[in-house]
Amino acid sequence: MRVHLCAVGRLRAGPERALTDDYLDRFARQGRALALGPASEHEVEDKKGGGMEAEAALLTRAIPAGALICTLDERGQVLSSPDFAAMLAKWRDGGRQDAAFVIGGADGIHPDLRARADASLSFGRMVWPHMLVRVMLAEQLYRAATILAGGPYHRV
Ligand SMILES: C[S@@+](CC[C@H](N)C(=O)[O-])C[C@H]1O[C@@H](n2cnc3c(N)ncnc32)[C@H](O)[C@@H]1O
Repeated sequence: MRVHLCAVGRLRAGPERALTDDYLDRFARQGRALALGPASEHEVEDKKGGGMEAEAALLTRAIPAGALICTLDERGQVLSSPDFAAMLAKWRDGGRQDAAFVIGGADGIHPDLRARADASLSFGRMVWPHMLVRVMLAEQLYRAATILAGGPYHRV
C-alpha cells in the first residue's frame, strides 16, 4: 500500500524538512518487506486566499482516486503507536493501493473533507504547527513499520 502525505503548505529546507526526509526514508526501507510505502508528499498552496474551501479542493485533487483517507485533526482519535500500526496493517490487508494522510493549514481541514475521511488521527488535544505534525506523522509511520516488523525501535 502506497502512502501519501497530502498537506497544506511547503516544508522548506530546515530541521522539519530534514527530520521528515529522514523518517520517510527509514519508513521506505523498513516498509518494503511489509508491502507498506513508500510515502510520497503532496504539498498544496492556495495563493488566492480562498481559505479552507479552496485548500480542500486542492487537497482532494492531491488524494489518489480510491485512497483510504485519514485526516490529522486535534479532534480526531488518539491512538497508541501499536494501534496505529494495526490500523495501517488492516488498511494494507484490505487491498486498497493507497492511503492518504491529510494535514490542514492554519484554519484546519474543511468539514466536508473531514466528513469524507475513513479515519481521523489526533496527536492530542493541543494544536501543533503543521510542520511538526508532518514530522510526527513521518516518525509514527516509521515506528509503525518497525512494530509490524517486530523490530527493537519501539519499546513499551
Ligand atoms: C495549525 S493546525 C490548524 C488547526 C485549526 N485551528 C483546526 O481547527 O484544525 C494545522 C494542521 O495541523 C494538524 N494538527 C494540528 N494539531 C494537531 C493535533 N493535535 N493532532 C493532529 N493533527 C493536528 C491538522 O491537520 C491541522 O489542520
